[in-house]
Amino acid sequence: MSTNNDNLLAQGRIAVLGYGSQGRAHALNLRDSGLDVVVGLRPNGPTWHKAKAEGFTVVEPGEAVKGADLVAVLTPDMVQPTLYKESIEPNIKPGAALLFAHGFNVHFGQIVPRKDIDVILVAPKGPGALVRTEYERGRGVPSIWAVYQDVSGQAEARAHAYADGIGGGRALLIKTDFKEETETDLFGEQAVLCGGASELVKAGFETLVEAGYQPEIAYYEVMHELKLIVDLFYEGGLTKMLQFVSETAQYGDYVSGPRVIDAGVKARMKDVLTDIQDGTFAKNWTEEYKAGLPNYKRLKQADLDHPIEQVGAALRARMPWLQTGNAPAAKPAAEALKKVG
Ligand SMILES: NC(=O)C1=CN([C@@H]2O[C@H](COP(=O)(O)OP(=O)(O)OC[C@H]3O[C@@H](n4cnc5c(N)ncnc54)[C@H](OP(=O)(O)O)[C@@H]3O)[C@@H](O)[C@H]2O)C=CC1
Ligand SMILES: CC[C@](O)(C(C)=O)C(=O)O
Repeated sequence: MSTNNDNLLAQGRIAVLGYGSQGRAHALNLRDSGLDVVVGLRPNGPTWHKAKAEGFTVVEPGEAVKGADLVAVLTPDMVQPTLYKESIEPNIKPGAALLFAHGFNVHFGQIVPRKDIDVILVAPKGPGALVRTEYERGRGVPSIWAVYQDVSGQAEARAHAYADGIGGGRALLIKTDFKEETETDLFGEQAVLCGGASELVKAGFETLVEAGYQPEIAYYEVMHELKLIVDLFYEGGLTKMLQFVSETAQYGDYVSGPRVIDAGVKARMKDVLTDIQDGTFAKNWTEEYKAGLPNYKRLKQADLDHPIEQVGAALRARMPWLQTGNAPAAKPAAEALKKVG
């Protein structure tokens, strides 16, 4: 792995709070970049042992923060305000940097950072597993960065040094601010990437199965093949996708795509964006979390129970070359089919 002793952060210590999707990837990449990393976690939580097994010094968050020159807050967003109040605010050194991978809590006023520290953001545009695997391949995930508060005069340089340490600097860095990062990230994940794409796929699957087609074929059409199309988008945008699909598929795209994603969809996307911008989403999400996540749990279970998940698990078990992650045990497709409609 590369060492990077020219990195501005090389002389100091970085505390990474959280060892989940982003935390683990950042901690490993920063360490492999030659930087001194300590991991801060609640004792004996599920990831405490994992971080220890992967060779990190692991201490409670407050201990990790003491003496750190940069504190990266990489726990779930909803636990960050309490973590800040209890472990960061009383312990962070004056002049140190507080770093986020998402601006939610600072932008919506759930965390009001002390005035004597830098507050910066480095948000990789991809999940943590990709941040790690791209780094291991000698590449990086494009990342956006921002400065909210600069007391040291080095906040921008620190954000760049951190982005270099996790590999983002090998890819592409784009300047943003906390407001833009927060609002666009929430919009993307709600309207298009997670929410929009999931609903599109489920609706497509249900339409085919309810019309009497085999669920296995429906799965391949609307979920499996979506990856192949998205890979073409990723590599070369609409242009590359249109180069690779058939002329018939292109004609169908032009005439039928707008029948499905019509002006009403864009109007509702604007409603979603308004709720994000005016704080309605943040308020609802915070209240939901404080109430113990009743709707979140119910809606998540409905997705996990959707027939496409049962059919998909059965098919993926027959495609061992795919990484299946923690896919649930497969139910027979016939049983799954009964649930549709
Ligand atoms: N997921 C992603 O790919 C992306 C996430 N982000 C942002 O990065 C940040 C981290 O998100 P993500 O990586 O998904 O988070 P995760 O849900 O993966 O974080 C889990 C980690 O946080 C720890 N944790 C949970 N609760 C606490 C607590 N009360 N005190 C201390 N540690 C705790 C867990 O420890 P334990 O083992 O004890 O449970 C675990 O190590 C968020 O701000 C998110 O918006 C930005 C870009 C992409
Ligand atoms: C798309 C989801 C994401 O916004 C991401 C991986 O960037 C997230 O917060 O997990």
